[in-house]
Amino acid sequence: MTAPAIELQGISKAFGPVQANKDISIRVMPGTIHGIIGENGAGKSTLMSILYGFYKADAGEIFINGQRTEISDSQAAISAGIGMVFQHFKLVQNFTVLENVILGAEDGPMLNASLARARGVLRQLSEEYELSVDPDQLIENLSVGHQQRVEILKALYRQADILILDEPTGVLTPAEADHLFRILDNLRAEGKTIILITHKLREIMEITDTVSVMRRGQMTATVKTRETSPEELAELMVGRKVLLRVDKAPAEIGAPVLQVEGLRHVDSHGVERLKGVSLEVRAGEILGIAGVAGNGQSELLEVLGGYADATGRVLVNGSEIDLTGAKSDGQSRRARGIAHVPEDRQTEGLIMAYTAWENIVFGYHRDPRYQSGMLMNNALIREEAQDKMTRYDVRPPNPQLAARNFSGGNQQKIVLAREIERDPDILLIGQPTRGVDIGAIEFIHQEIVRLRDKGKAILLVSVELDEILSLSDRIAVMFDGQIMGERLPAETDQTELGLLMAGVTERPDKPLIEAVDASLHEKEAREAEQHD
Ligand SMILES: Nc1ncnc2c1ncn2[C@@H]1O[C@H](COP(=O)(O)OP(=O)(O)OP(=O)(O)O)[C@@H](O)[C@H]1O
Repeated sequence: MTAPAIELQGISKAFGPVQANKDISIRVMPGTIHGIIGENGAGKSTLMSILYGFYKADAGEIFINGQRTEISDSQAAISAGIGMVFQHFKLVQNFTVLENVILGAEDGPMLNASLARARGVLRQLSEEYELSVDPDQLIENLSVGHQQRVEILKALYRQADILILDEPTGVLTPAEADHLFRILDNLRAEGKTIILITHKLREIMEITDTVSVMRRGQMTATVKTRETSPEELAELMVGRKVLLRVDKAPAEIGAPVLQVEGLRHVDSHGVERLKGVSLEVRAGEILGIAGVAGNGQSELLEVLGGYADATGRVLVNGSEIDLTGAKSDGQSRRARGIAHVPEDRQTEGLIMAYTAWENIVFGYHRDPRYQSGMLMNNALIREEAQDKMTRYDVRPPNPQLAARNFSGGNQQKIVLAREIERDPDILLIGQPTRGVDIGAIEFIHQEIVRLRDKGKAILLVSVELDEILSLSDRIAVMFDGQIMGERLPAETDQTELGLLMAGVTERPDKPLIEAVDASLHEKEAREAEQHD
């Protein structure tokens, strides 16, 4: 009988009082794609970090191809044939693809001979698995989807037989996600073993052979994918039935609250990121901006939220706001009724070393309610933080814990609780449910709709087309710093939006992925030219 590619036996790991993994056993057969799902904080990342040598388990054993293996650091993981593709890529931005791939894999300096050899291997791998990346491009000029392929190449170059992917499609267009799945399919056909962590049940159903479910630190079920359904998986994960679509009444739309005209922004490298964006969001309306990361949506939110300068005009409730200089800051925007959930919770949404209660008041601490003479009324702030954490089901609901010690999805809930609960006139919200489990997504979507139904204006930026289609009252698609078009959700579909997101405005007569790739390569070349 074939030995499992990976077998974990009795793995446990605690962080202080939190038992992140409890006596976990799992077998992953070679040449299969094994999905792992579970609520936020269930312990998925911890388990993968143990397998990759970032954490040492308190108890338990790891077997690779039947051999008991100690994985004390990531070097040992690589030697055991394990490669990991992280959510936050670990690439050196101002190095080329080729340099990144061989960085750390070669002993000694990068000699011309090793570069030439690596180039050959890279080309071969790239062709074999349809990865199609140019070895001489700088990483900073590549789209996120292409950067992810570099991460995969890096693992393959190090001869990984086992690949772990943590939420890999969060940053991709539908066509790119399909392409990634084709790559994974090819890898499986070559006998590679893949562990896929995702919150998206559609992906689990589409690509995996087997799926394991984690709950509160334990592995609670392992089922064959073809013998289960998204509904059953949702219930196994959350322990109750989950509404897999958004329930909302038709919008009652009022006057314009946010008006944006001809917004332009140039980044610190001289690249124009917003190229004359105009849009309007009215009271009681959710305007969804669909787009792949890196096409100006982040800059749009930053400019509107007061974190970046721009030219053009922005009106809030009919009066113009300053886009440059001292009045362009988050504090003054909050005073105008604008709340902002930034796309990147770790660098912009939270101060990771601060506690949850400090983070929940962050930006609103000057509110007179929190002042008590010369001092801050910390008892009140903590009490409110506790209350919000309970409402948003942040786990563990401990306001004293530092933000960095929460799992990704729970960090997101902390930022959302802070901004939504302020009851703003305008909510700017970037990737609200990135990394969030389906039970929590259901709740977050309800809260966004509740705010809309109170007559607030919501500007939603998301790369999740399901989310855009189900939440938005109107959809604008952004590509390369411009709005490519506006659509009503009932009059469009994933394919049309996906093409617009890649800058393709007409249905092409060649295969979709070729049209998308060609458009993305053109954009990369334009940016490389502007880059100083
Ligand atoms: N370094 C740490 N210190 C303290 N607690 C931690 C640390 N890392 C993780 N935890 C806790 O361990 C538990 C499991 O976290 P983990 O990140 O593994 O969850 P996850 O299933 O990957 O969640 P998500 O889907 O939100 O990414 C959580 O309760 C988390 O708060």
